[in-house]
Amino acid sequence: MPHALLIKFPGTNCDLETSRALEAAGFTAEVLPIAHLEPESLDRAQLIVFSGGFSYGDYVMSGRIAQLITKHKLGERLKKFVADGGYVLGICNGFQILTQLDLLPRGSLIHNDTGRFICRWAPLKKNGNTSPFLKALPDNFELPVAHAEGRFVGEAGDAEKYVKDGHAALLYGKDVNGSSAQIAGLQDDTGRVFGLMPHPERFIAKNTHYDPDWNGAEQGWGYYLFKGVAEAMAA
Ligand SMILES: NC(=O)CC[C@H](N)C(=O)O
Repeated sequence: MPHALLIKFPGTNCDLETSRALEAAGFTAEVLPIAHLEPESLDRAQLIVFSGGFSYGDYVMSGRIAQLITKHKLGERLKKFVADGGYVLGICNGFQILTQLDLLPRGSLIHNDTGRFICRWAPLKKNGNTSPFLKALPDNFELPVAHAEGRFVGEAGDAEKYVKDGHAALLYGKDVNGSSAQIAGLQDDTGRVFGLMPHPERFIAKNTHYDPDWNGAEQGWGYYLFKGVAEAMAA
């Protein structure tokens, strides 16, 4: 079974739900508090996960302190992990951390255009079919979002470029937070590093859908994200 390492910072609060989702999809999962993280910790994992939450209280900007500490502790080890074939997933606050760790195409997640925390279900659509994290999902699906700083912005023209070249593997089906080009998720050149603002771990069991009669699939859509990457690893 592939092993997932979930790095937990003070204020991370989606790690247990995410590890349960990973276990349901065929991973062994381990939550590792940042204080115990060593470069060697990565040796036992095939997937590193930065879960959602409010690391260090979102002070300075979401994910900033978590990124600085991760960089300080791991140096280039995380890049080597990816170069050696490893997978990295950042969900919500984890996506905010990943964009700052320099593992994804350049850009930032800033305050939603409404200036408010958004907690709702969002329609999503795949942009192409290159992401191993999305390969088991249909072209259109939905997941919950819950964030204050989820609006993706880049240098002029970058967002449109990422949509065209496939780095923006996941888009909102309609405007949710003011994200440029409605970008909801980004991948690196290999596809093994993926960050997204929506929360797949919050829609594993189908009865957690807001419509009690929902019957879109056997499991909630989030399940298929974790399942897809487990299958991609096994292939
Ligand atoms: N659910 C989350 O991970 C939230 C991320 C971050 N704390 C924000 O509000 O933008």
